Amino acid sequence: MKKIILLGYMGCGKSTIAKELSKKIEIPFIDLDEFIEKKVKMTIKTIFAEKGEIHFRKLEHECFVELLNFTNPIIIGLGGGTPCYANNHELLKGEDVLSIYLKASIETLVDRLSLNKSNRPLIANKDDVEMKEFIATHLFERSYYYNQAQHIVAVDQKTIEQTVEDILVILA
Ligand SMILES: Nc1ncnc2c1ncn2[C@@H]1O[C@H](COP(=O)(O)OP(=O)(O)O)[C@@H](O)[C@H]1O
Ligand SMILES: O=C(O)C1=C[C@@H](OP(=O)(O)O)[C@@H](O)[C@H](O)C1
Ligand SMILES: [Mg+2]
Repeated sequence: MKKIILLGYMGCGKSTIAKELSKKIEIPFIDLDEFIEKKVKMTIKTIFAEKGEIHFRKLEHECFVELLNFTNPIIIGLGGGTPCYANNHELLKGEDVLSIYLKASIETLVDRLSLNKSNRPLIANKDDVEMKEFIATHLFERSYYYNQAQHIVAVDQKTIEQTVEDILVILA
């Protein structure tokens, strides 16, 4: 069984969808951010604030490789930036993984993130107007990496259940 990897911009639903998919197909889910937090006993917010983003990116890469070396089937929910650093995007193409980009529009991302930004250091201090501009540019820059995924699932206007169903079609 290949490892299932969910990727995409902050707020596209990686953590939420991975949790539901995990219940449905009874394969354990590991959220990369949570794995990092447990390993270093610090929150993502504190790692960024005290150690800086470059340190976080190194940890993120090491932990991603560690998860890929697990021998049991797992669903991995990446962080939004994971594919964009340390050549991690190359790891999305491996034969033993099935990578899925959860593709959301700027509008969907702004709607979801405006309610959930405090624990996301890259956007925590931005108001809605600044956030929209930031996401538009950032998503454009990151799209090259996200598009390295083996599959793309559009998530706009879909319920959690509908997105999970779309993923099940890919897995079938
Ligand atoms: N249809 C939907 N699919 C996924 N998430 C949704 C949906 N509608 C609202 N949300 C909310 O959007 C947020 C997505 O955040 P999260 O799953 O943490 O994304 P990510 O891990 O990609 O940053 C959650 O607060 C979730 O409850
Ligand atoms: O996009 C990014 O660079 C980040 C996304 C976050 O994960 P989510 O996409 O789950 O919010 C987390 O890894 C960190 O705040 C950096
Ligand atoms: Mg997440």
